[in-house]
Amino acid sequence: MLRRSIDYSLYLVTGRDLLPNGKDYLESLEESLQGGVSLVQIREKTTDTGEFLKIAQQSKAICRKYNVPILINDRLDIALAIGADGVHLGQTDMPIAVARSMLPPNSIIGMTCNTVEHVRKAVQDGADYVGVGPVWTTQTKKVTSPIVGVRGMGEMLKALDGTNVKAVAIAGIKFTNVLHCLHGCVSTTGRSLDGVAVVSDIVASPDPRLAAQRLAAIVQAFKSNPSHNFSLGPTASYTPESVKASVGVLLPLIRHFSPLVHQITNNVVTNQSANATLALGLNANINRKPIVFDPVGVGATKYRQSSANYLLNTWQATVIKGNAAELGALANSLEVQAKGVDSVGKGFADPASFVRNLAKKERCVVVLTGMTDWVSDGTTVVKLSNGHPLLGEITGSGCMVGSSIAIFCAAASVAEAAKRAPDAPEDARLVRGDMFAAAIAGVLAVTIASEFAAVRADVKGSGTFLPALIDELGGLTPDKMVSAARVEVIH
Ligand SMILES: Nc1ncnc2c1ncn2[C@@H]1O[C@H](COP(=O)(O)OP(=O)(O)O)[C@@H](O)[C@H]1O
Ligand SMILES: Cc1ncsc1CCOP(=O)(O)O
Repeated sequence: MLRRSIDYSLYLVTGRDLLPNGKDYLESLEESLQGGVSLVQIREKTTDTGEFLKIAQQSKAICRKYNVPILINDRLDIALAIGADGVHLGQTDMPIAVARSMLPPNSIIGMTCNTVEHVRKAVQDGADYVGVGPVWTTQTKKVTSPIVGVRGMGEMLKALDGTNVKAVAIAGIKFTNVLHCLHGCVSTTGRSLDGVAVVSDIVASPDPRLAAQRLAAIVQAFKSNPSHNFSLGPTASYTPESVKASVGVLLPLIRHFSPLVHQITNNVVTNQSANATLALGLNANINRKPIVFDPVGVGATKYRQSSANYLLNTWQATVIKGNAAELGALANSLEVQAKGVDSVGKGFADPASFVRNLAKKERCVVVLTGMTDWVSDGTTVVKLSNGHPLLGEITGSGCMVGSSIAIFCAAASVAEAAKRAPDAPEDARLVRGDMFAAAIAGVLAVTIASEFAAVRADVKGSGTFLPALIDELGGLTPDKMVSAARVEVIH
């Protein structure tokens, strides 16, 4: 019997009812194996035993040809009859211990898990792997449990720490979102997925070989070099000097590339705005473009909170930027209070830990604005001490910082794309370029310009400060930014 080192990377769950018109099931299965499917589960929910047995036998012969293990959904009798490599069980199927006692030694047993408790129980019961989800909605199965979402997956993966139990995500995973899935489904302790389980994106394709090939390429790229939170990664040693140098490099790139930034602002709670954000965010993820998310006044109403959560589950933000009240609400922290869209009080007792933890959890760069700005990629924290009190006296200074971050992220990403060879191998970076440095540069542009504006002779107060600020933003140079930047790095 095949076994122990199972490759969970691209786990095909069959679904004969989804085959395109005229496509033969066995032909489709074989092509998907040629494309890189690494594990197969035969799932037949309504087929009679005799027919199920025949299909399982034929499927096994093809899987053996490609040396790929075969599991049977739910039916131990079929698994035993064909000598499958194991079974996949649901929460209401046979208990793992009973299945284990009936199957040959070393059989693989997987369990569907929809909650952290399910995962803990599966580990305790001796599962080899867990199928966690639903990550997204799916047309393939009537799922009765709530959508876990990419952002809920980290807690489930964390429950696997210290065990050898493997994990695959399931539901709604496609070529267009698989990288988002892999990037987002990582626990704060760094545990990532071992693979993805897919039905329709492969089975419903007229070209299952190609469908499997492009999914497998992304999974392999991610597994060989898991993506970091859009920075250069934990091994990059950011220093105040290196951060300032990156800022100096980024400013001319904006002028050189004039990247296009699509901005959706204000009225974030109107349907139109929310739908546009949703659609553009998805396209941005598919095209590896940065997304800057500014959850204005997110704590103010339940609707804003649920909209923000929905958006963050639908696409992966590159940078989340907010004041203390906004980010506190997003992190479900009660430490900071809001007044309308403004933050009140002293802010977080330990802002460095707060931004680091939120960045780790959301798998992106986090910018916490205020008198002092804090930026983290989940590993390094940068404290920025530029700015002027007049920024707090004009409306929209936070929005200006958001726009500035977006333009720097766009420039960094476009510049990286320009450097990339057309035949460069697939990589697993959802956005290319150092988005941590770009977010820092975005904050510094506004806060440094505010310092130059505030001391101008023509500035008498907040009214005259605003146009001066715009002028100073236009007049920024790398030298001005680098010499004025007040940057501390906290590792
Ligand atoms: N009193 C201040 N001193 C220095 N900089 C400030 C001050 N108030 C705000 N800023 C700067 O203005 C920008 C907007 O921050 P903030 O006021 O927190 O945003 P929001 O308008 O979203 O609440 C930040 O980059 C911050 O550094
Ligand atoms: C079998 C199964 N279990 C939970 S969701 C699902 C179907 C996933 O199908 P698809 O990959 O087409 O969304």
